[in-house]
Amino acid sequence: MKVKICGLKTVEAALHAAHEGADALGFVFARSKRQIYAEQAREIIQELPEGIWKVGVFVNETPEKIAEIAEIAGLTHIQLHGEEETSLYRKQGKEVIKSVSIKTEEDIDRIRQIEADYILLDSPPGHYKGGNGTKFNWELAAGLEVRNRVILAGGLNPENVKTAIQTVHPFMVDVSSGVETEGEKDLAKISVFIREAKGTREDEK
Ligand SMILES: O=C(O)c1ccccc1N[C@@H]1O[C@H](COP(=O)(O)O)[C@@H](O)[C@H]1O
Repeated sequence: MKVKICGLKTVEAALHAAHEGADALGFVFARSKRQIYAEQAREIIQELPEGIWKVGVFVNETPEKIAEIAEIAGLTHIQLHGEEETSLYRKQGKEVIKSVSIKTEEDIDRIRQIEADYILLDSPPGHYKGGNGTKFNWELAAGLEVRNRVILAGGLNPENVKTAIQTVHPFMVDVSSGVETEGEKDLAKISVFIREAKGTREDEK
């Protein structure tokens, strides 16, 4: 199972996640308590190993601004977490992850029309567009046939990630709030989350 740890703001937490086996790290450039700026992200990203995905999280940002931030920070992937028309963002030579809020069966049907390299399933927006720590009904996504492109997010934590994986069978799991304590990334929780996700046997249930 691939793992993305999102909302990183320090070199220490990012390096810890990378050393523990994370496959992708996320940097939030949208309105959020986890928002950072391009130069801050660059300071972190330049310390990271080559192969790990460096994902920029954006909400309704213009393609031009995203291209500028991606260049400064050294991003490898773009995560669109608003109401973006994905075709406008797919010309930048970076893989695009598009988030979809899941509330009903119809939201699952919509996924088939989305042009993106990966589809990120999240709960409906709360105070912010994402990163609110709330889960959706995973059973809605249990029958998805595009699982090799699905990233599961929304309210995951070290205690529930195993059940989440065994229900949805995604390509990757993504967590932010669930590996924090008092609003800061918790290194011990990051370690346990990665260990649980990577140690899960999908056919065990
Ligand atoms: O993490 C944020 O602050 C954030 C802000 C705006 C858009 C997306 C954001 N994060 C993404 O939200 C999901 C779920 O996070 P959580 O585990 O429920 O806290 C995840 O994909 C983050 O990448």
